[in-house]
Amino acid sequence: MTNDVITETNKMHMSTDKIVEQSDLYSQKGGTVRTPDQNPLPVRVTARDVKVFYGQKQALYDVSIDIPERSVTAFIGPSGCGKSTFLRCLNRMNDTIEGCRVEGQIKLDGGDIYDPQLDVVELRARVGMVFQKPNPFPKSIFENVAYGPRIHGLAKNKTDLEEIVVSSLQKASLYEEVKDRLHEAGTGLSGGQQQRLCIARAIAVSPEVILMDEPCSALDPIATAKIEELIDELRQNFTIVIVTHSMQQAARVSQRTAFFHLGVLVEEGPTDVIFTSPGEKRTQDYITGRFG
Ligand SMILES: Nc1ncnc2c1ncn2[C@@H]1O[C@H](COP(=O)(O)OP(=O)(O)OP(=O)(O)O)[C@@H](O)[C@H]1O
Repeated sequence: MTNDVITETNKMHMSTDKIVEQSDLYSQKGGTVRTPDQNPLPVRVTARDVKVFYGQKQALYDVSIDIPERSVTAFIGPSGCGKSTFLRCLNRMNDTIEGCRVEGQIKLDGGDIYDPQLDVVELRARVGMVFQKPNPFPKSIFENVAYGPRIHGLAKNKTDLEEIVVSSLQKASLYEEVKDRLHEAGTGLSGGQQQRLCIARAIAVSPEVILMDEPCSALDPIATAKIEELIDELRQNFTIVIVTHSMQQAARVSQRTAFFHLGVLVEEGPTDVIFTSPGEKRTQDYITGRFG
């Protein structure tokens, strides 16, 4: 992809009078095809030239992206392309993997999240994560949600804590189903309810960003539909990044989509553009099922 084509692609989807502020990304040279939003939202997370290595093996090559606030950004691409690796960079979960090394720069609200002075526990409260398989603690429903606010000192007293638990369960669309059994085990819930409990647990510490790594892959279609509905509601208040294998899911829940292939961010842009008129042949081939 030449820079000329990138410029043309951008022009095609840009009405300059509507672009409030042009991100430096759109003037960068490089391999990623980028289409800005017509009405861009403020950016919450910026990644620049992120490279990830597992030992000698490089898994990500110079990934640069802006993640806008109060919207859903989907990462798509074939298995092994580096979606989860990049997602884990955003709250330093890769720190927990031996031999994993991250280079480049990632900022949350302008602050470098790889600053050695930064408290990683605090970062992971600001950037929460929901995993592929629901993983409630072996504790009651109440305790699952109360744990985070308690360790982060977010509640002044018992009543305060109860309010946080109830409102988090409400925001995760779970409260009505569990209000009479808050002190029963979280692991006794259905898979879909457990995943909503994990979302309530993430919400309880008032994160700015919620990362979701294939949150529906262990769920049936009805539970999946509920989570997708929930994601759509949550974006009013949170910045959400979701890794998904399902292109239908990316199309349904996200406003922006980033397509990865072989460790490279090939293309990113508004979801409707990625799925209807992508600027790169590899994106087109992937979304039309030619590989992956
Ligand atoms: N802990 C690890 N140690 C060594 N290599 C790893 C590790 N995790 C991932 N990789 C490698 O990094 C590359 C990217 O993997 P990653 O899991 O990020 O891809 P992905 O796009 O999320 O894949 P999938 O859709 O299958 O989950 C792959 O080649 C993978 O084998």
